[in-house]
Amino acid sequence: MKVACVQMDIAFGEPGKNFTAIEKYIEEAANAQVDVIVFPEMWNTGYALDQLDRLADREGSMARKMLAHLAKKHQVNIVGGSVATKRGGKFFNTMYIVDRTGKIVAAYDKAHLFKLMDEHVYLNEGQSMNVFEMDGITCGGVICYDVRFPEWIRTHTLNGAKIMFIPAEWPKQRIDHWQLLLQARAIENQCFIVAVNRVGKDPNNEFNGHSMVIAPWGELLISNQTEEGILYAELDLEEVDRVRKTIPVYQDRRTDLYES
Ligand SMILES: O=C(O)CCC(=O)C(=O)O
Repeated sequence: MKVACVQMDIAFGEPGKNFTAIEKYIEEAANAQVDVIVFPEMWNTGYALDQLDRLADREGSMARKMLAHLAKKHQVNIVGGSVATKRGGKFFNTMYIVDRTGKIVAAYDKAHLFKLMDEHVYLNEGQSMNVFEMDGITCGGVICYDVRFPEWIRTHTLNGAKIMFIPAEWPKQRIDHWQLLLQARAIENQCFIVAVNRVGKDPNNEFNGHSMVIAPWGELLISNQTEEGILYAELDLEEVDRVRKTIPVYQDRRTDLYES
């Protein structure tokens, strides 16, 4: 499976500009014959949380429509990072997954809200996990701060995920946590991690990319890139079963001693 990680800048509070950028990136990645294109977190608005009433995507309809149209046009899967959505008078940080036919196969609201960036003041928590099929492979998707909860990633891999997609807006000052946590999540769950972070600045933070693709044995297929652009990697999915056979951690779990 060939993946394209779109390590993009995000125009703060300007969905129009960001939609235009996303469209161009999809065209570029699709021309490189990839199987899936992955975007960062909150790419429509950035962290303009106090302007969400004006900016959030009503019912997620703009993002869903555009992603579905482009996925179908280019016959490519898209992990749509996440967008700020407004549904039933509430705001969410929502990830949409679209398959090659343009069908929305999953939608996920970020489960763990990040208080240090005031998410809990403006957003509502998601209530369910995010496991879906992509080209016959079981995958999962969580968002940014969710990665600090190993039990949440484990819940997805226990439900079959062999690849975890993780869009983020992870600030530069804690990028060492990002790298270590992601590598640990890949090794402990023996899965691929495809994690896409943004670059650029907003009024409160600086972001320096370091999008990562990590194999189940912990090898870094993409890491340490700080410039804006598309990063490509090839995943050998058989690697998941090989690693799980070599060190059978799923069989060796002591569920009589702990829950997950
Ligand atoms: O956990 C962190 O340090 C960063 C999390 C974050 O930026 C987010 O969830 O948006």
